[in-house]
Amino acid sequence: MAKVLVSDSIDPVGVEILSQVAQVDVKTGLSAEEIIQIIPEYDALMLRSSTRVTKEIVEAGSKLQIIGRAGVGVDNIDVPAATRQGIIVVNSPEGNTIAAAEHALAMMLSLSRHIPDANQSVKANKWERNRFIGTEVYKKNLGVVGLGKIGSHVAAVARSLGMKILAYDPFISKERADQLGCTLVDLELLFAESDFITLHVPKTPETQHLIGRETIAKMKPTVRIINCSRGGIIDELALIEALESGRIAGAALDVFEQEPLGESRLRELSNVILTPHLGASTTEAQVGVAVDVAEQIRDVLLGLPARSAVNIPGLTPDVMEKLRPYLQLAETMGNLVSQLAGGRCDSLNVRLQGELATKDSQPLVVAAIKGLLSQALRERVNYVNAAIEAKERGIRVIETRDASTRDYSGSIHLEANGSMGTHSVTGALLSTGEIRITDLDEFPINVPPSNHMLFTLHQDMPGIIGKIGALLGSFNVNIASMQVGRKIIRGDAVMALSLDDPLPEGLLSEITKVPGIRDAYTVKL
Ligand SMILES: NC(=O)c1ccc[n+]([C@@H]2O[C@H](COP(=O)([O-])OP(=O)(O)OC[C@H]3O[C@@H](n4cnc5c(N)ncnc54)[C@H](O)[C@@H]3O)[C@@H](O)[C@H]2O)c1
Ligand SMILES: O=C(O)[C@H](O)COP(=O)(O)O
Repeated sequence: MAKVLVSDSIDPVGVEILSQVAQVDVKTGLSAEEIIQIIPEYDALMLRSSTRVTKEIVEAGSKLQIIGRAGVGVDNIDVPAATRQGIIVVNSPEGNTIAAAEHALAMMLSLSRHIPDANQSVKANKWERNRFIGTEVYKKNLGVVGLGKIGSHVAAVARSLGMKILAYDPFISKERADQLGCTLVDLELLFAESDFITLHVPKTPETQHLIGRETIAKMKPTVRIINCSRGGIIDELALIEALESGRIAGAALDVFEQEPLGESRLRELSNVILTPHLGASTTEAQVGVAVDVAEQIRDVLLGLPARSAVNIPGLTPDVMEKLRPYLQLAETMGNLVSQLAGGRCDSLNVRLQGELATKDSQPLVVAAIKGLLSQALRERVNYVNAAIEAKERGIRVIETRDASTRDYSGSIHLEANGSMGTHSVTGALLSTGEIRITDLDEFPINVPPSNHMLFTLHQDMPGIIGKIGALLGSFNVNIASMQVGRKIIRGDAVMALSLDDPLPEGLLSEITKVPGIRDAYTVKL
């Protein structure tokens, strides 16, 4: 039975789902060293933001198939290291959107009305009505940095509070911003005009210290900054100085450069609200992310695809549904052409034809590469690492699309150059879903792939088929099916044979000695 390690606390419903297919061990609060010790025995790892999945952990996870982040941000996982190891990384892109947006809004309103301090004061038996004069958000400018899922919901609710939304997001169109009732501005204007600034961007090299000394200098002295995205997007030291000097009016932080927050002057400031990374901490969101991610782990352990893999670009559920039958075709053709070309290939041309000539079909290229590398890497190659492995081996992959080829509704043509020269194959699907090899080295054929195959390039002349049949018979190899393809009578031809048995040692060289045979290849599919 598969084993799953759950290293952060998740809703029990997640454990229930995982238990359908695996032994589940919930062990929270482990150190990196402790995880490295035990991870080799696990097939999957499920976590939230507390566990840091380092390169060392990934490399120690020799059986790991999948790492599931019960939440959005995967910045605590070394995704490139996982990708290199062929480990799928999944998250729950939408499971906690509303929770995080509502937390940011709660922070904004709490800041503007001093709710936490007023609460503490009353609980301390005081009645300080004059100390807690607030500001209204109505008709104020809210600067939203990052107009993605959370940012858009914050903007929508804030608009209904009567706020004007200035948004900055270089990857969002003006039309989308208009639809959301936001004014798309540059960062300079957002910093200069906003009364509240709320951050909803991922942590990337571009967003690291987006709010720092220089940018704070451009803001209004009355501005209040809310960060429920990621620690490190604000330079904490610069923020503390600005809050201490009164350069800005306040800040509300749910995320920190170091978590848990250690020694920090932030704790001493009265114009700051701090929460311990609670953005996603609602009952609804925790059920949502746990179900979302546990289901994906369960599916992957059952050999099914994951719906939100962050390291398999383009393989969304819709695309997957459409391409599913063709993925096996592309992989089989990749495997076939690599064996014909001699394994060590330096280039692979992938031509997607007919209805497959669309942008969405990119995963078929990955499937073809996976097939190409499967002889060398066996189960170590998968949809996650195929492209990287090809690049590292110096294989040049060239993709083309040709919508005009319509002999089948969709077909895949591959050409590979390897130690045995350049060879090409084309494959298509019948309406029944069966795979057909429809072309080999530009010779038309129509054969299903089978476990053991023999291909010959020979001179089209009487007697040659009989000789090959007799030779196979003398070695007790049974022929399941046979087909010949040629372009002109008595020119060159190819023969494709499906065999019930593997070719015994020495037989291939006997075949190549038959007069008229130019070349012969055995293939295992
Ligand atoms: N505090 C929490 O508990 C909590 C909960 C959920 C999500 N988050 C964090 O909130 C953030 C937003 O999550 P989301 O689900 O809305 O993500 P999202 O991907 O839907 O949105 C992110 C937006 O940021 C934009 N963006 C990227 N780089 C940018 C840049 N340099 N400048 C401006 N915009 C940029 C993207 O175009 C995108 O629209 C993430 O960092 C996520 O990890 C925190
Ligand atoms: O990226 C996220 O989903 C949030 O930061 C939530 O983190 P958590 O799952 O540790 O609460």
